[in-house]
Amino acid sequence: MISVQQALDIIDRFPNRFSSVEVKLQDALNLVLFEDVFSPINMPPFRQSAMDGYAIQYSEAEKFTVIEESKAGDSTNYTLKPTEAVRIFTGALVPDHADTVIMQEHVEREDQFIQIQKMPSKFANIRKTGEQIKTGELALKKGTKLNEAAIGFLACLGVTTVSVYKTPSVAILVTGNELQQPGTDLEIGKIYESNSVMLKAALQKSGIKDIKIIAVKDDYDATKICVKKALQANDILLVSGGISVGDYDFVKEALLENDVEELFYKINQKPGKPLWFGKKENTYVFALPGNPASALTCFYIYTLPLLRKMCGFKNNHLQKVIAKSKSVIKNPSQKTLFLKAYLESEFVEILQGQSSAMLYTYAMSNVLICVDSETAEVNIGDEVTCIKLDV
Ligand SMILES: Nc1nc2c(c(=O)[nH]1)N[C@H]1C(S)=C(S)[C@@H](COP(=O)(O)OP(=O)(O)OC[C@H]3O[C@@H](n4cnc5c(N)ncnc54)[C@H](O)[C@@H]3O)O[C@H]1N2
Ligand code: MOO
Repeated sequence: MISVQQALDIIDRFPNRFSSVEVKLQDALNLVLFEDVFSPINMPPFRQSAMDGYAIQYSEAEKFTVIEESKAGDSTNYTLKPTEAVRIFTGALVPDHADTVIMQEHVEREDQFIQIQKMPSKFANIRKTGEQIKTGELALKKGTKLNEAAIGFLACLGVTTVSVYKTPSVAILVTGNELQQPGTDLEIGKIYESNSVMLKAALQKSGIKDIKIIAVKDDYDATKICVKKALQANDILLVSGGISVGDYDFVKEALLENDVEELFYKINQKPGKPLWFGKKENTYVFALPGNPASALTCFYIYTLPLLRKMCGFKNNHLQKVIAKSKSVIKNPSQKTLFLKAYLESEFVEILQGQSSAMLYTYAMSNVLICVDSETAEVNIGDEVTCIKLDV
């Protein structure tokens, strides 16, 4: 049995290589750039008026003759003399001969003439060509997470596709004779299968879209075949259940039989002791304990960092905060504990119902308190590490 830190260190060695994919910019929200993006154009591409008003050559003159009009989208570059003005609108091309735009509020218009009420400083109200970015300059760095602003920025440069880290494809293999699909009356001895829906939701929250769910009975041959199938076309395989030591727990053998290399099995923790982690070529396998709360805790602590890293993210572990305990915690087990708890300002309270078979408490919690294996007791007011669950 290894420690939590040893398990995390092993997972942290992976992945050995990253994959990229070219996607349409409009499909790239929350994906991470695999390559630097350079601007294909100057932005703005031409000198633009920043105001509705009049373009002039800056001077001491008080009266100008309005000769032409330039509205957004027009392409004519008018020639103007020192006391001539071009009526102009926000976003329109400023004539090369003009160096200043006066806001229309600062002039009095009479027929073809404008009388200056307040002359702005020279060069006012003109956006310079390339003032935001010039052709060939770095627009966004490799590793940037594409939020809506980044997508808008690249779109304004005319970028239509981007190379991003490929989000992993994930197969969830649920094992167990007792599992029944929700939507039918429960038969005696059965429970509703919930781990696949829960894990799928957790994956979707992390931006994973390519998710397949496979269900198999507690049968060695069938499990072996399903593992083989799931390994073929996926970057991550999550198995639920069948990883403990019972006579009908076949997952470990089925994985080994499919040449998945075991990287660790069993962690000195509660819940989630029987977690198994392995790798076959570029596919990573987490055999999660079947107890629902164990499966979810193992997902948060071990699976999530690896899959976020594959997606190109930098900070891949759930955020930790220190809070004062409102509960007494006894830990005679010498295991690391992950306890469902509720954090409010700087205080955190353990919730009733810590069994790894119970999801009710999980649904009420917003953090996991992590008590390390060397800490035998936490008293009220002691500082504890909380792992925040809002991914
Ligand atoms: N003799 C021992 N028995 C057990 C040990 C041990 O060390 N020695 N470890 C216990 C611990 S800790 C855990 S955790 C479980 C893990 O067992 P498995 O991974 O083999 O999981 P199962 O036995 O298949 O299921 C456990 C539990 O979870 C329910 N389950 C399973 N899959 C689902 C699902 N998809 N949706 C909802 N619920 C599910 C299942 O019905 C069981 O109640 O082993 C202990 N035993
Ligand atoms: O580790 Mo098991 O996950 O405690 O129930």
